[in-house]
Amino acid sequence: MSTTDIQIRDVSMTYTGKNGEPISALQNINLDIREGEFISLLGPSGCGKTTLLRLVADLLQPTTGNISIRGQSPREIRLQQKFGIVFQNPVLYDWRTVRRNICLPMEIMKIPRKERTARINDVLELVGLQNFGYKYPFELSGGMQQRVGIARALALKPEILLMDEPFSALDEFTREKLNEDLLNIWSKNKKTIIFVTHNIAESVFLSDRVVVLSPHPGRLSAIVDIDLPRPRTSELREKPVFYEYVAKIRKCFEGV
Ligand SMILES: Nc1ncnc2c1ncn2[C@@H]1O[C@H](COP(=O)(O)OP(=O)(O)OP(=O)(O)O)[C@@H](O)[C@H]1O
Repeated sequence: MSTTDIQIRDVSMTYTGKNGEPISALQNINLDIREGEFISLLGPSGCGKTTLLRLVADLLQPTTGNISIRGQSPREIRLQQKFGIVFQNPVLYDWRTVRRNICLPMEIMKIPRKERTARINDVLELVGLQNFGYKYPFELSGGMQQRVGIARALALKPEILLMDEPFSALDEFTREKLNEDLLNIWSKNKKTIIFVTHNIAESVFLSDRVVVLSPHPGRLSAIVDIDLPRPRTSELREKPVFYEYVAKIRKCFEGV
């Protein structure tokens, strides 16, 4: 039985709108995430997925409630640099090569040069870009740029990977390929991953559990265990059991 990694207790988040009006983004979220688990936050636009991810990452503070990560606060975990964060848009510096883009956060963290070089080589291989280290971002496809974003996050050896719709700007083929690649990477180091998506099939394919959020305000409406064998490959997408999970989760949104 694996231990609880992230404990979210009675978390609510209310933003203040332009005219001072309260905007309730999340209400009473309770969730335990296990160490090494791959969990997806799924829901329609505006249901608070990004807000929840940002609360875990200590980029926002909850209005009420508490988040505890391995017995520590999100701030303590952030200050220990245990988070790796991958956004929808990887934001690469055009004037830096792939290698130097991956290197930048490590330079900021003052990781010694030799160690940086070793880590860059490792992560480039992990994401399948070993031959592209000396290219510039404009020479890469969107999928390759997203791989660089993932490599950059992994180079910091995070214990918890937070991914906010990392593949949503990509075409279906590239997204499916990167889904498989991500599972491969995860299977090698089994870090806890929280993955935000509004794509049901993607959440089923990747996750151990799918957390379904309903909007206005965001509430936890279901948690679905995805009891499908691993390793998962693209053939899984053709199987009836896969469609059954997709249908089951789609049902959670009926009437929402
Ligand atoms: N800084 C902010 N100020 C005011 N309201 C905000 C702010 N950020 C988010 N919101 C509101 O909070 C709610 C949840 O937003 P959030 O971005 O977390 O949703 P989401 O599920 O990630 O949406 P999407 O899938 O479109 O990214 C929305 O109603 C949004 O308008």
